[in-house]
Amino acid sequence: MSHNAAGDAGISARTLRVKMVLLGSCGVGKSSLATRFVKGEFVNIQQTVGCAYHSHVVSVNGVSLRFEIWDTAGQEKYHSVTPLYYRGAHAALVVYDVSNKESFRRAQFWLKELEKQYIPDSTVVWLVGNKADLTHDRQVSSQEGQNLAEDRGLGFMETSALSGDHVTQLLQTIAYRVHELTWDQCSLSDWQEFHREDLKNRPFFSSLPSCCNTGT
Ligand SMILES: Nc1nc2c(ncn2[C@@H]2O[C@H](COP(=O)(O)OP(=O)(O)OP(=O)(O)O)[C@@H](O)[C@H]2O)c(=O)[nH]1
Repeated sequence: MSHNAAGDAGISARTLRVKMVLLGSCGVGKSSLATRFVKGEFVNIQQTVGCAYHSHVVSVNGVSLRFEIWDTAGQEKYHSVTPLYYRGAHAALVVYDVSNKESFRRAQFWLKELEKQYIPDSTVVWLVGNKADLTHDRQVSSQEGQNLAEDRGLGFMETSALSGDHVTQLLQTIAYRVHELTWDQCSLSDWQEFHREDLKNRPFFSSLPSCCNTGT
């Protein structure tokens, strides 16, 4: 499995579109993680208004997965619209800040919300403790994160968008899991090919198994 550093330039003939949503409280580092995924760098980012969109191609076992990343705003005033973004998602990252206990409590709220929508064994849901570099300010232990993820049957990883620690591994792990799930559900011949175009203007396929239902 490898990242395609060239992004769209290296897009292969067969590409699976993967809708991934980032959820979590204000300021936990969702946008910073998204920027790390896509550009491999850490930059100072403005607070998200509504939702931001990014895309990035990752290849797994010779198949390209085009991640369409929806970075939702953590501010309370946008919460009523957030379900619009995670509906039909193939992967969801519920992010909290390890130096902020309240953000960990909010992560549990987001997990409950997600559970109303996702189909077990069809959506890859990951609990992510970001800002792991803030070792002296830690309010949530790795064990607490791990326990919550285990209770809910989810994946778990701690990351630092600042240092880049475990960010690539996180995306690779998600890509691998999505590939594994979709591979189980339909054969490669069912996967729809698509050409480069502005996917933001296209409706997402919403029912699973998604790989059989792109409508492209
Ligand atoms: N120390 C540290 N700071 C981080 C990390 N990730 C993000 N930050 C900082 O945390 C603040 C919030 O980061 P954002 O990426 O904007 O957080 P967000 O979750 O997208 O916030 P909203 O847009 O309000 O939902 C910024 O000042 C970032 O520089 C990290 O891994 N470590």
